[in-house]
Amino acid sequence: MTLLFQYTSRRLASYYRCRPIQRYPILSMQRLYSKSTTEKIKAGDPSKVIDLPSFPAENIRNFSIIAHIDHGKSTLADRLLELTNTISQRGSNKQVLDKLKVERERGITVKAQTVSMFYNYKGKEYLLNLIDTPGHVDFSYEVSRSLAACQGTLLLVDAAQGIQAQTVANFYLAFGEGLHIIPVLNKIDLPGSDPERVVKQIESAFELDTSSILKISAKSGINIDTILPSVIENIPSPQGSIQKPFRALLFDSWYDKYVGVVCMLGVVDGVLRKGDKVFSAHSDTKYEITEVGIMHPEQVPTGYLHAGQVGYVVCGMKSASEAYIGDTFHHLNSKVELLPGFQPAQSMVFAGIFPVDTNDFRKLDDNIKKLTLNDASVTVHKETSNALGQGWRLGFLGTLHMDVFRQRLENEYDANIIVTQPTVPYRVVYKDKTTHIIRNPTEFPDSDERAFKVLRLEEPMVLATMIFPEEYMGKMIELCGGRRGEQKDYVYVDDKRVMMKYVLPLAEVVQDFYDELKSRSSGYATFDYEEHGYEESDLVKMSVLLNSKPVDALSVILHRSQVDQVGRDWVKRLKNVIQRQLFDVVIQTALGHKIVARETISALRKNVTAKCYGGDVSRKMKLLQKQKEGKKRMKMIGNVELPQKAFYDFMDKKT
Ligand SMILES: Nc1nc2c(ncn2[C@@H]2O[C@H](COP(=O)(O)OP(=O)(O)OP(=O)(O)O)[C@@H](O)[C@H]2O)c(=O)[nH]1
Repeated sequence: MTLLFQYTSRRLASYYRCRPIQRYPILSMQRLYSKSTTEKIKAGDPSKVIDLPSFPAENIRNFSIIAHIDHGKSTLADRLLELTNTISQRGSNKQVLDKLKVERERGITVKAQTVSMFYNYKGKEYLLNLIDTPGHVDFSYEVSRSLAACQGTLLLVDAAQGIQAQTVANFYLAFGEGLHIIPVLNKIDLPGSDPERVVKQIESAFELDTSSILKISAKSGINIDTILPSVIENIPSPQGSIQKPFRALLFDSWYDKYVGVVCMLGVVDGVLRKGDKVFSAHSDTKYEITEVGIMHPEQVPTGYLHAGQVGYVVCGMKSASEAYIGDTFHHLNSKVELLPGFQPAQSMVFAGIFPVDTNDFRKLDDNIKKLTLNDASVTVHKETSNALGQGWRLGFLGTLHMDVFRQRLENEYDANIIVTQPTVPYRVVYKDKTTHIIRNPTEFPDSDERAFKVLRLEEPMVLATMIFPEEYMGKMIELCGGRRGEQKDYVYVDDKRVMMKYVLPLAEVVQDFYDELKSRSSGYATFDYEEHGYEESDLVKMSVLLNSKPVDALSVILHRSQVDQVGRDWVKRLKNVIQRQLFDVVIQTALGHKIVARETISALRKNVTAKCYGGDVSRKMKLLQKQKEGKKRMKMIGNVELPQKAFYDFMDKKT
């Protein structure tokens, strides 16, 4: 079994293509924003003046694009922005809505983005709000909350690859929201595309009417002009009434260092104006709207938003945690029915983060605070480890989310960090029927006193969907069986490909499951999962001991069947990263008092000044000073010196 920190940057670099960072014409529009609204819009495009009141609800469409990773959502968004003159038509725009550096580097969408476009169809001016959504399973929370602000969606499918695991997952999210779904085949320009085969797949998997299916190439622009007419003809306009008291759904937010939190609202009823006092139903807090506008594609103040519109507000919120996703905003003293809202996002993976150099603690603390200001789905708790000093235990939506956070810390804040092995939220059910979620192996109830009170231990399960060519069936069954999976279902998507469903422990999925799936299927299998509750499991905590002293940062919760293999592997790898010392160092892995595996590093007597014979005192002093400096970066586990670097190498699998 592969060990610590499986989802490394190296792995993801091959998983997603890397795209160069580019400059985009829209970025220069920001410079225009010191003028009045109309002037700004005019300066962006002299032929266009936005007059928002002329957009009654029937001339508004709120829609999104959903698809499997890489099927072309962001590229299609670029073409639609060009077609509507929202950005200049240079044809060189690439994934304009992927604004984060990490999104551009990895070529993935992490954060959903909203953009308003204006489009003339059959002599009428329409306001079209497009929400670009991320494709990866970790960010499906972003997808579902974005869908709540839409009435319809374009289901984009790569005409060469056909439907994939996330096509299925996203279809059901949209279907569950009751949205109108327009199927669109993309990449018809590719020589390997087979639109007829993919149309049949869509019919049989989703029972969608494909008689007027759109066939496009987002990259080369083929049939792009068929998209917006279809959106207008088929997707219903928002139903709210401008006459009713104001209420709006808060469905996204981000942090801006100049104005604080910016919230995205979908206005359901009434009108919201700059200067209005609004009330958050979730926190019972009053806010004054200091700015309101639309994303076009950057923030353009409009002074108001009315029923059916989607736009941003600035209202003096200081932290992203104040902006509760799913909250209903309404006017003070007005009684409104609250909007359904969403379940809060749950952390699926926890990991400890520690500075490589302990002197960096304060700086890192500051940087983590800044990053979480913008991402309220990361949970943060301080923790102290005997081996790694002060750090944090962070909760993420998944391992990709964790790796994106790590990469942003490294890229944007130049942080040098150690990330411990990810752990999933295990559950302890006590005999008195109380429960406790374990986020850190140190909380495992293995002391005699606590173990006595435990009724059972449970682990989180997921329902995984995999789609692959039928010749890989045997290898996929072998992979899932080896990961303690239980097959639930399999069907043929067409005459060549199979969709298989398995219930698997989440802990097995956050290990190197995805790598294995790709390598055993020559890259053809795709994978998605959803939560599937908790199941009783034979869990144990494996500790690592150095000369009989436990190293807390290295303890790990495992299924009993994994212990022997992991235990043996760890002692071997640790032997490679720990330097020889002046005495024997015994490395052991253990379950309670029972030793699983053992390695010994034999003693070395090191005299750093041995070569400085004669009277060269200053050289001797320099060497001793250098050794003293080195010791500062050491941690003592009992009598064993352990440099942070050894942890870094071990966690990053450099051994
Ligand atoms: N040949 C061809 N390539 C396309 C087409 N549309 C998109 N691509 C390419 O497919 C790749 C993925 O496109 P994206 O627009 O980033 O896909 P996405 O669905 O937004 O990806 P995520 O944000 O990661 O979910 C890029 O290299 C695009 O240039 C198309 O119509 N034809």
